[in-house]
Amino acid sequence: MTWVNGPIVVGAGPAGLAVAACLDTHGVPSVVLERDDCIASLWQRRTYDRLRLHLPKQFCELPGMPFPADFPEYPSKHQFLSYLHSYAARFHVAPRFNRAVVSAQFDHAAGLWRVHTETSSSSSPATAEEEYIGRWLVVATGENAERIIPPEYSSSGSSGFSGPVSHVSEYKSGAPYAGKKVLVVGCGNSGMEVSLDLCDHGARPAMIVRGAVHVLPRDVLGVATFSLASLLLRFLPLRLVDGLLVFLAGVFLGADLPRLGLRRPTGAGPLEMKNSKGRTPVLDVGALDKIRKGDIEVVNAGVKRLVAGGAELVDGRFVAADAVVLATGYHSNVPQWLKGSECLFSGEGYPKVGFPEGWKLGESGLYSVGFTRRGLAGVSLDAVRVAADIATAYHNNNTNTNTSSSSASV
Ligand SMILES: Cc1cc2nc3c(=O)[nH]c(=O)nc-3n(C[C@H](O)[C@H](O)[C@H](O)COP(=O)(O)OP(=O)(O)OC[C@H]3O[C@@H](n4cnc5c(N)ncnc54)[C@H](O)[C@@H]3O)c2cc1C
Ligand SMILES: NC(=O)C1=CN([C@@H]2O[C@H](COP(=O)(O)OP(=O)(O)OC[C@H]3O[C@@H](n4cnc5c(N)ncnc54)[C@H](OP(=O)(O)O)[C@@H]3O)[C@@H](O)[C@H]2O)C=CC1
Ligand SMILES: O=C(O)C(=O)Cc1c[nH]c2ccccc12
Repeated sequence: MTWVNGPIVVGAGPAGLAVAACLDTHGVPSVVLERDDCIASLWQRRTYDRLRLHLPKQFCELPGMPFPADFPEYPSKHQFLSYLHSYAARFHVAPRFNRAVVSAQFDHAAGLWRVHTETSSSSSPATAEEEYIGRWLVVATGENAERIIPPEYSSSGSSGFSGPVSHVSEYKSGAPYAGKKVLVVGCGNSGMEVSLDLCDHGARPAMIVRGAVHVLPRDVLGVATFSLASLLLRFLPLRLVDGLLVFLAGVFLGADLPRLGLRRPTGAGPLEMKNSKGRTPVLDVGALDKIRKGDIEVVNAGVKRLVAGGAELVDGRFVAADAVVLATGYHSNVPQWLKGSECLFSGEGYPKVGFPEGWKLGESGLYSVGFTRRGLAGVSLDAVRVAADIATAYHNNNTNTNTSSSSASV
C-alpha cells in the first residue's frame, strides 16, 4: 500500500501531465499512474505517422509553457511529443508507468480514495497489484481511452472475410496497403485523413459514410478557421458563428458536398455538435480533393457484415475490399474502473455536470481533466482550475495538520 501525500492522477496524457505540472507550480506533490509504459501513449502509440495538430498551436499548448517559437502553426505529432517530453521534465512529472487503474473508490469512513492498479508485463505471466491511498483523485484518462469496434466488424459478426481488419489506432501509414482496396469505415477526421494517406501510398480507399458530417476548411484565406471561430465567439452567439462557418465552408470547399456523398447535418451546427455530442467537425486537409477526383470512393451505406472478398452493405450492395480500417471512434473507460461515483459520472464515462463546471465532482475530492469535448484547450482550462482548488485544500490541510501536531507535541 502506498500513501500519497497529494492527489492521485490517473493517466499520463496531456491532461495528466498538465494537472501534475500545475500542481507542481503550486508546491503540491502528486502521483501519476499510467497504464502504458510512456507518456501521451495515445499520441505516441496509437496515432498514424502523418498526424499533425489540426488546431493552431496556440490552442494546443499546456499551461505554463508555450511551444517553441520555431514550431509551425500546425506542429507534427513528433514535435508535439517532443514538447510533451520537455513539459514533463520541466515540471518534474515522473509518472509511474505500467500501472493500469482497475478500480478507484472513495472510502467514506476514512475520507480517502483507494486506488488499485495492475501491472502485467510481457516477461512474466503474473500480474502485480498495488494499492494507492490519498485524499484527492484526478481522472485524466481521456475521451479516447478505448477504441470502438462496432459488432458488425467483430470476428463473430463477419463471415468469410480473410483480409486484415484493424482499428485506425493501429494504422501508421498506407505503405503496407499499396495496390490494395481498403474499406475505411467512418468519416470523422481519422477516416478522412487515413483515406487521404492511403491514396498517397497507392492504395484504393472506399470510405463508409453512413450518416451526415460537418466538413470545414482548416484555413480560410490563410487564417485558421478555428482562430476565426474563436474570435467570432467573443462577440456572437454560437448559433450565428456556426451559421457563418457553414457559409464559409460552402464558399471555400464548394457547394457540391452532398453530391459527393457528404451530407451536412440539418440540426446542430459544427461547434454545437462538438460541444453537445462530442462529434468533431472534419477539418479538411486534402481528402475532399481526392474524393472529387474519384481517388477516394464514398459509400453511403452502413455495413451489414464482412463477407469473403469484401462487405455486404445494409442496402444489399457489395463492396470489394482486401482490408478494413475502422475509423469508428473512441470511448471513455471511466465506468470500468471508477466505482461508487455513478451519480457524478455518466454511463458513457463523462462528468454529468457539463462545461464549465465538470472539473470538480462533489465533495469527496474527485476531479476530472479533459472531458469537456474542447480538445487540448479544454484540457488546459480544467488543469489550471483543478490544481488551484486542490492546492488551496492541500495547503490548508497541511497548515491545520502542522498546527494540531505541534500543539499536540507541546
Ligand atoms: C488522433 C487524434 C488527434 C487529435 N488532435 C487534436 C488536436 O490537434 N488538437 C486538440 O486540441 N485535440 C486533439 N485531439 C483530442 C485529444 O483528446 C487530445 O489531443 C489529448 O490527447 C487529450 O489528452 P488526455 O490526456 O485527456 O487523453 P489521452 O491523450 O488519451 O491520455 C490519457 C492517458 O490515460 C491513460 N489511461 C487510460 N486509462 C487508464 C487507466 N485505467 N489507468 C491508467 N492509465 C490510463 C492512457 O494510456 C493515456 O496515456 C486529438 C485526438 C485524437 C484521437
Ligand atoms: N489532429 C488531427 O488531425 C486529428 C484529430 N482527430 C480527433 O480524434 C477524435 C476521434 O476522431 P475519429 O477517430 O475520426 O472518430 P469520430 O468519433 O470523430 O468519428 C467516428 C466515425 O465513425 C463512424 N461510425 C461509427 N460507428 C460506425 C458504424 N458502425 N458504421 C459506420 N460508421 C460508423 C461515425 O459515423 P456516424 O456519424 O454515422 O456514427 C463517424 O463518422 C476527434 O476528436 C478528432 O477530431 C482524429 C484524427 C486526426
Ligand atoms: O481534434 C480534436 O479532437 C479536438 O478536440 C480539437 C477541437 C476542439 N474543439 C474543436 C472544434 C472544432 C474542431 C476541432 C476542435
